[in-house]
Amino acid sequence: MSVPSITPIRWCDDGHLELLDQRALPDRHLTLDVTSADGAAEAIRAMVVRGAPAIGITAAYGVVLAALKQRGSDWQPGVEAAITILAASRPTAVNLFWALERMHQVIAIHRHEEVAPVTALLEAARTIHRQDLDDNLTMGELGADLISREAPCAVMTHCNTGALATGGHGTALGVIRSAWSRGLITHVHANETRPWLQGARLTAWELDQEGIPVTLAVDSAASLLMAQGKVGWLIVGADRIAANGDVANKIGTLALAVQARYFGVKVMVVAPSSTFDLEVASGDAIPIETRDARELTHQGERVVAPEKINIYNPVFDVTPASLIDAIVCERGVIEHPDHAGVVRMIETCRGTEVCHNLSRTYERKDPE
Ligand SMILES: CSC[C@H]1O[C@H](OP(=O)(O)O)[C@H](O)[C@@H]1O
Repeated sequence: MSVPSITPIRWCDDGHLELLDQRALPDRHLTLDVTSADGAAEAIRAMVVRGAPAIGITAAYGVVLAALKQRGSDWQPGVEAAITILAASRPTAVNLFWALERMHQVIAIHRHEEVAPVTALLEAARTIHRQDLDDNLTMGELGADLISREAPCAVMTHCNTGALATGGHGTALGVIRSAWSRGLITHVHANETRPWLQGARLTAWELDQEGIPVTLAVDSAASLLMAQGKVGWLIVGADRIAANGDVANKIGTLALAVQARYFGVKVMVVAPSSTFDLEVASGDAIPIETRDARELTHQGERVVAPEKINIYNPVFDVTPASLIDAIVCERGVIEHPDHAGVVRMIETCRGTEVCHNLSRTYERKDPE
């Protein structure tokens, strides 16, 4: 499986982070050099980089940037402060808190050292980055195996879950890439994914770059495509999966899952184990980010709605486990997910490593 050359996150040998500015895609290919944890947090907040795994990877490198700036033996408060700043950058994707906890574990191991453990922190960040790509390639095959159970079909995806949202290959889009390479899918229907247009600007761009047949449609056309029998699978990513299998994902996923159930379309969620949060019993407790009203009142500089009206702009919603046919993670597939299936899978994924409360340490207690 060839991995496309899209690299949204690159650690540079001179000690800075280079981010592909996803706000400029598809027509402009701009990069942003980040040299501080504050800069990394702002890049996440402003969606220069976005996508649950990519946010965690960026935050991990942000901790390295903080460590590089520490001088002398009293380095730990400065690095811990950076972790707190990074944890406040976005509230829903639990991968952010999972990655920060992994970095904190490195700090704890080296806490008695005279200087900040830059080398160890950089290795930890690089491992998180590399492991995400490896996991995506594994999930790509596991998800494609599910699709292979029946004749090749067209699939639908929402938002962007590709190389731009991860360490490479992608989660849901990684399954689509793998299934396409095995001749298991015939076409991809990409929803534009308002208001930030991740589907139009990012997913359509990724698939077009690789010659995978894609049709872009407005979000509200999804049910018509399903009604016409043009979709075999709805394949989406996740930002946080609760202990009972409820899935927080880009706004619109819940409606798509309801429609899919009505029209007999199967629903697959694809996410690494770092997306699971066993400390959250159900989707009700997942913090849902709301973003700037300007995302609805403006398109670029053009005003497209009265600027003073009330705006509701939640950018995630929660799909109940009962509407999901399969959750694919790097160690296996949870079919017809429920609490027992999730816990069994995550215990397997994480072995003895006590990770369940990973997201709790740094998660902002007052979600938006
Ligand atoms: C594999 S990315 C998971 C998830 O992240 C996206 O959200 P955003 O673009 O706001 O960061 C979207 O919900 C994807 O499904």
